[in-house]
Amino acid sequence: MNSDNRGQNRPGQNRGGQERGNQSRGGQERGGQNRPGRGGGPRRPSRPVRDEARNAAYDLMRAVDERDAYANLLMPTMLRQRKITGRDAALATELAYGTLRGLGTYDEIIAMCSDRAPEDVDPPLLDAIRLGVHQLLRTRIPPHAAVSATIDLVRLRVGGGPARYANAVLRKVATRTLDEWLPIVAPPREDDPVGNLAVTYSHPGWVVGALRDAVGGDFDETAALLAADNDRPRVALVARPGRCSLDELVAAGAEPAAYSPYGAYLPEGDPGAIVAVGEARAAVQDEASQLVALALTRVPLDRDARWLDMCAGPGGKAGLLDAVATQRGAHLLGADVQYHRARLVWRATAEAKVIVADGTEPPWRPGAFDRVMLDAPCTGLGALRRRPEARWRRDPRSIPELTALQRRLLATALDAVRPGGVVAYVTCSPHLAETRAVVGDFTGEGTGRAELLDAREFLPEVPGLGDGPYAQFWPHRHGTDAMFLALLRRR
Ligand SMILES: C[S@@+](CC[C@H](N)C(=O)[O-])C[C@H]1O[C@@H](n2cnc3c(N)ncnc32)[C@H](O)[C@@H]1O
Repeated sequence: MNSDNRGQNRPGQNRGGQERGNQSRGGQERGGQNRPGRGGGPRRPSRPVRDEARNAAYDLMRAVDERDAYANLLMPTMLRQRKITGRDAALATELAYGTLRGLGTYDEIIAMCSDRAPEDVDPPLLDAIRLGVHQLLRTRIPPHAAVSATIDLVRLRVGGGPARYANAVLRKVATRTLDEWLPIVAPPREDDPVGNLAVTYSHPGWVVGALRDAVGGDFDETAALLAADNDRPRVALVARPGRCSLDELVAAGAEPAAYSPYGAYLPEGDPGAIVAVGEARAAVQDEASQLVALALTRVPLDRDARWLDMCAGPGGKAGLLDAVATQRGAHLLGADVQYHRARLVWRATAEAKVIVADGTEPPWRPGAFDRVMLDAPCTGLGALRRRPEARWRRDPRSIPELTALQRRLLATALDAVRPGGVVAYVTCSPHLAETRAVVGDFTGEGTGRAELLDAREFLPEVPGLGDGPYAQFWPHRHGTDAMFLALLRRR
């Protein structure tokens, strides 16, 4: 109650006229139900309208906050269960994903428009306000509709008192465009370049710093990368060779990819509805994921019979490696430490043997394989486009533990491959601590365990992979995840 009063008294205070004007517009939207009280007294609020798309977006945000739900997994289920389809489904998805991505920026703006810091606002109310801010600043929804729909949502889901606070905040937010807000809420680039990019592109500061280091320190390029993280990725498909042709995917509506000989992009529609995808002859797979797997298969070897994918779940790369191995008469072993992920590898492959195994305590004998894929567990900072909430979940304190695991796994990967054989070390993170620093421990002067190949030579169709000998993909350059590849030949 207290907080409602404070909210009511703040941002709207100086703009009473504007508020009344907007209220009456809101009333018109709902068919003029918002009639003045007897004798021209205060207006009685109309009954709030329940909007299924906004309710779904709101419920998704609450599930992300309360249950650590993965937005991209829960949203399709929620839409199906609620029978929300077509434009409403697209709106719910855009509102939820866009708000989750943008909330770093939105919270700074909300802080300017309220007497309470966002962390002091009740989380359910804050999520509803964030949804409203997203509609106001990043969609073409008319401002009066964005405000009135959000107020209805708050009245229905949070309460009448909080609705007054939300109304006051949103009306203040609506006084400026996003481009007008950014110079007000972001620290000046000259004083605090990382802070400026963090607020402008809605990423945690430590992520901005790590990505800036990974692109080589250039702030304009960092900005382009952060902007690309805020775009929804296109749906990329792979036609697993020998099992599906690119022509079959094109006939199903896809367009051939720029780089991967087996890749295609689906401009619209449900990839699950494509027959080849349903039969696991094709799959949804980022183009860089396809290419790093292909690079491993392209390194010439004198003997080439046994392949290992030692962190294979859920099976994207294993599905492609298995298809290529089968064409060549080689055999793939897929392993994952988690049983349910190993099952997914089994589903994604046709010929591979799949086991549940801890790659740090491997059951296979040393030197047993000619090619080894190590797609290591990592922070996932290269795939932030895919999981709208992921950037807020990652914790820099997890990095030492992850990099220790990555080193243990790379050591056993090099044990697993025979002398002269090749290991692909892959991360879907460009973080230098997870990429160059890990590989450097095994290839640096005096360590002697492996020779570092120039990975770019095995991806001749892809420009802009960096100065080598690693290959680094980027969302802003290649339209792919920021996938890192090092190719190590065991001495
Ligand atoms: C980045 S994902 C691999 C993605 C997979 N290669 C693909 O393309 O679909 C990392 C995987 O490593 C597995 N993993 C983590 N620690 C492991 C360990 N010690 N041994 C084997 N697998 C492990 C995780 O369960 C997870 O499935």
